[in-house]
Amino acid sequence: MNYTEKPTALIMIFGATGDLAKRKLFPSLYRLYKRGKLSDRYAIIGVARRELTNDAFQKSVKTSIQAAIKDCDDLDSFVSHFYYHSHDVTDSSSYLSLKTMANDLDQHYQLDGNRIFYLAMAPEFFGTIAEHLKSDGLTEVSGFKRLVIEKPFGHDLESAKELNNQLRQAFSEDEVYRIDHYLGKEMVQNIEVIRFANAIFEPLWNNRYISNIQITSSEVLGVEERGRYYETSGALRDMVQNHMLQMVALLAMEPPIRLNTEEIRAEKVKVFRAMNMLEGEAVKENFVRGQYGRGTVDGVDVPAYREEQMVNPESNTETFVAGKLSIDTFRWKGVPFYIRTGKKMAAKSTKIVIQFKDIPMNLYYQTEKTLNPNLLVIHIQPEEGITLYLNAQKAGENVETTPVKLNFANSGIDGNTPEAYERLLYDCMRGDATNFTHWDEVSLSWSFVDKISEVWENTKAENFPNYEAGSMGPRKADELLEKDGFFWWPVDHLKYK
Ligand SMILES: NC(=O)C1=CN([C@@H]2O[C@H](COP(=O)(O)OP(=O)(O)OC[C@H]3O[C@@H](n4cnc5c(N)ncnc54)[C@H](OP(=O)(O)O)[C@@H]3O)[C@@H](O)[C@H]2O)C=CC1
Ligand SMILES: O=C1O[C@H](COP(=O)(O)O)[C@@H](O)[C@H](O)[C@H]1O
Repeated sequence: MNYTEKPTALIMIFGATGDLAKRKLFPSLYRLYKRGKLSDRYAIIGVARRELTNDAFQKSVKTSIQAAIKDCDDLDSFVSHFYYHSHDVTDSSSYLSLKTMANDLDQHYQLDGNRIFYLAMAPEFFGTIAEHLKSDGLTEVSGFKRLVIEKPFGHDLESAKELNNQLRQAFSEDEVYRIDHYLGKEMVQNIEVIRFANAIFEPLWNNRYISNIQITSSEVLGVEERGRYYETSGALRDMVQNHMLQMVALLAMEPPIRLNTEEIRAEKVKVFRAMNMLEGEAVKENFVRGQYGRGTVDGVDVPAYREEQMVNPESNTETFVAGKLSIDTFRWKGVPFYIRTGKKMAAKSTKIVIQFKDIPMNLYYQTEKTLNPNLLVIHIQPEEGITLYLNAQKAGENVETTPVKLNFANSGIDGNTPEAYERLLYDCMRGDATNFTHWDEVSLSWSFVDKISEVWENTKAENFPNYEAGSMGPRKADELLEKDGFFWWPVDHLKYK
């Protein structure tokens, strides 16, 4: 593994005129450059069908960086390393000229034959591109070659296997970097540190002391222009199969024996293997699906999902999922992991709430009043930090308790934490695959999700739409916890009632 601080590489971005490249990849590369994390020996080739000169491409890269970052300087020098290759990826004849361009840039910038192929394109092209990269000799390099692949990685286990087999014809498993951008988020990466670097948490991190764990990732946005993709995906495939289950794995895994890619992944894989697979009736008991109807978001009336562009007016696609997961290990047996995610909800928020069990005897209230449970809240976004909710004595009162909060706000570098894509690009350039998903994780998470989609696809959701846009989802999602004696801690302010 190459852990050089300032890595050198040629990065080919397939889909370089697309939304992801403009909004995330170019600004992230620029931030790396500004933070001094790129060596001068780098070159970027943008690939897409439309005809563009290098100049026009460089201008569009500059514009997208300026749109994403205030006060950027040094842009001309940064974008002077960008080149463009107009090319339909399904057209076999264009790969040879791409290879010539890559070899020339390799020599010109002395890139040591290191290549990163970033597939920021619709997934149906992933396999074709990988095959051509090999058959047309673009992967014959003297340095490293790495393939970065965007989501979705397949539509179900079968299609994911097929895609994986295609990729593996050209790249070995350790050369494939499957992006899950949640793994690049500062506070998602912090889960391991909070757990494994604090003596006060790890001894409590089990079914003796934790009563339940709640992970919420709610969005205010709807499907926007992505109706076509979303209709075949839904919230289960779009968010649960990847981001939500990855967060579960990080919360539930055993401490790795070493902090390296292999050991961390091995522990995460064990969590996926221990997840109780739900089938048939168990899916109905433990998972709730929802679809938004009309409603009000930030004071504005918004249409129902079925009225969105490129959405079937009778769509059965879920825009919300809540579920209860069980992890059958010594550590976790009996502790429900509740997850919920959805579009057009009341708040944009990703939070993890770890609720601790009540103490065995309440010395402070002899009445119907109960002590508030201790909570550890990990704020993933928009705010980043942790809060620990404790009970303390109310000032001036005689053994009257009051909830207190210990807050840590993560303020990052210069108050500006690196973007998820910035970290992930840098990790990939350094050859650190820890925060990318291994095939074993992908296949196990698809096996879990496929069982749920099987049930949902075979039974029409009679009650859709079943939540109002601007709410926190359908009533049934609350009932899921109520029947276990819990409730969702409110994500907007997470205050005690
Ligand atoms: N946008 C986002 O926020 C996110 C996107 N993703 C994933 O990233 C990938 C890209 O998404 P996004 O950027 O939104 O998609 P866009 O539709 O915005 O961009 C697609 C890109 O592919 C190019 N393209 C399309 N067909 C061909 C072809 N036959 N040959 C060569 N180039 C082609 C297009 O350029 P041209 O028309 O000039 O050929 C364009 O540059 C997808 O897998 C998506 O799921 C994942 C997470 C978030
Ligand atoms: O992968 C995806 O994630 C986004 C949510 O990401 P976030 O970083 O804003 O929380 C989601 O909107 C999109 O549908 C999904 O494909």
